[in-house]
Amino acid sequence: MLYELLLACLLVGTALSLYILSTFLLLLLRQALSPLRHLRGPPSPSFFLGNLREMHDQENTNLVVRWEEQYGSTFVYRGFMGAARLMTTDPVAVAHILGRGYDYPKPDFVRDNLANMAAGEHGILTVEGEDHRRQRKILTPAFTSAHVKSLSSIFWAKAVELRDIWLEVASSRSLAAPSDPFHVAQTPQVAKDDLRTRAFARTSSVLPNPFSSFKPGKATSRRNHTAKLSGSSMSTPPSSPVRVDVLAWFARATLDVIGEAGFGYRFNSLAAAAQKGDEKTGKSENELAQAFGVIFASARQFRVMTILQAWFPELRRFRRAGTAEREARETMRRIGMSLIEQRQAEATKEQAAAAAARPDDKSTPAVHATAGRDILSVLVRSNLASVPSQRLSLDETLCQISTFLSAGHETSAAALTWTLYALARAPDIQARLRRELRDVPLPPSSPPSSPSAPSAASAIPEADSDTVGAVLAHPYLDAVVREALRLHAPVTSTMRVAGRDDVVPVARPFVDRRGRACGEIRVRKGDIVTVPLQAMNKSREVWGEDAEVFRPERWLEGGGGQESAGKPGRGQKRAGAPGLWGNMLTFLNGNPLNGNRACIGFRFAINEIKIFLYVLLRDIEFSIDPTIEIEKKINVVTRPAVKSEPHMGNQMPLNIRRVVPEQ
Ligand code: HEM
Repeated sequence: MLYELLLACLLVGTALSLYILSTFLLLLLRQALSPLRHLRGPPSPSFFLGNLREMHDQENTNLVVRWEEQYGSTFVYRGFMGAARLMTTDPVAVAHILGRGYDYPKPDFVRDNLANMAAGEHGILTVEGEDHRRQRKILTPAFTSAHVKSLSSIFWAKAVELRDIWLEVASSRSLAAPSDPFHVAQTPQVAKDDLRTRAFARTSSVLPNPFSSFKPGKATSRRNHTAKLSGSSMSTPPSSPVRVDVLAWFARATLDVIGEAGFGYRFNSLAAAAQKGDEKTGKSENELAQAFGVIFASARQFRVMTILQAWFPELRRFRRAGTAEREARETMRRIGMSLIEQRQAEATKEQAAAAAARPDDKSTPAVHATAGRDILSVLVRSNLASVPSQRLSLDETLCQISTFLSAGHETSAAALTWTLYALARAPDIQARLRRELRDVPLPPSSPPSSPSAPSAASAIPEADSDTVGAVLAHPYLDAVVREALRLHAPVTSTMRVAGRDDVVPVARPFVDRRGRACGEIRVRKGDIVTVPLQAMNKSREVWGEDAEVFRPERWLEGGGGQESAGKPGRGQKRAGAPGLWGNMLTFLNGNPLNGNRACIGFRFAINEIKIFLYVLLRDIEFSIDPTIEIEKKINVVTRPAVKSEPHMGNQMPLNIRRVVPEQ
């Protein structure tokens, strides 16, 4: 018996060693055969991790620009076990790679990672080839300009809710009082709770605690800072600025938005956070939000096994979900299924009603009908209207819900946060934008915006598309949003793998290790390619010497106005910069004929950001303590952290103060 056991162990051990050895040998072989071995690149500081550690901190060290200066726009860096990965900032090469999405799919380990991070195995973010083409076609009607505009009232209502919470916080006179909902008193029990909420803020990126960085002492000690703000044409009441973690609040606001606009589901996470006491334990969080928090947190935990699984796919068979994770997935499935069933019932009813109204008309009903406007409703209708062989399966539809959440929630929260950060650091620009936004006429039926009465929201009736239209088309707002998204892309880089041997054209010849000038990049099937989206957005060749400067005016220099925004402005050399929106890569780029992997939700995100900025900036002034150094931390999405407060996790402490217009 013992002998058999030992023999079995020996066999398993030998099989495992052979598997690991063969994978490693294959890697060495692939390295030896890949044409990338001829390219220049930085030295690798670690055998196992290559340059990955440096890459992780690239946003704070200007790494890609430094590498570019040293090795040209096309070079290699090292990944796990020293594997050479291509990095190029060459616009022609990038256009070639991104324009052939199905020839350059996402690497297997990236897809596995995305699937684990709640996007699911069958969601549009994860699938490739024909499945992707089919899914993209069915999802497209839900993301058209007209449909996204019809969701504006949801963005608007959430922006007003957040504005009112912040106005309340800003006008609070008793922040240090123990009874105040925003105060965390340091009794032993509360201190324990505080630790718990802070840990929650660090680990659960879906629902960070907006109060986690709130420090009454610090807020009051910084009272004088906002007085230094220059350039504001608004006279401010004598209230003190109050420090809030805008990232955490935006995470909640955008979660509420994507829940309602994405699949008609109310997370109510803003309201939950604003309620006294509940924020300490997180118990008031909605169960779906909690479930996502569990999945996100566990997917983002650093585990050696996760790295091994990326390398040795066979090990993924031994992946075991803990009880909390299993329960979370069951909750997601149960709620998701019920949302889909509701939508399907509505859509079938609509179809029947349409058929009854037009008994002779056998054609399928139009995608846009009267019922639910949320993306899931449109998707379900679009699915029903497709030929059966092209339809999404139930599992595929279910995965889209988690995809919307993982792709459309934290990206938008980060984008809004970085925009406010840029504006807080540029008070003149903020003041001009506020002035101009206050001049956007409100419809006669709207109550006047009254800063002294936060609840008097400057709400617009849903039907008032004029105001929404004016906000979305506002030239300076558009320029500010473009500039913020250019300099602070929430997704720093993306990765692809060559699906076949290829010759990639370049605009800028480069020199290889042997000193030869190369006018093209040769790649072999299986070679990994990294496209540094953020670095390309800041390219001096494209944007000029002030590429690193936040200067929204650059978008108006082509003559001003919406029609010129996004087109080359005077003095700008933007030709050749590939990008879906505004010649930048923030939302990627794609080609409908061969894999359009560009962000399908870009209009959703832009409208959401503009409406939030409009509502918030009219009544609130944002500033930042100049002694605070903000760093960028990359964990799929690029989020801020305070350099001197690493224990606080991701946060963006800004000071807020209510503003009133000059009389
Ligand atoms: C400022 C906010 C956003 C940014 C910066 C952003 C950026 C991106 C980027 C860079 C990609 C390509 C990823 C890759 O292939 O490597 C992407 C894909 C995607 N985004 Fe967004 N996104 C944002 C908001 C949204 C929103 C609000 C939604 C949905 C409501 C959304 C849905 C998606 C989906 C479904 C994909 C996958 C598209 C495909 O593969 O066909 N995104 N996004």
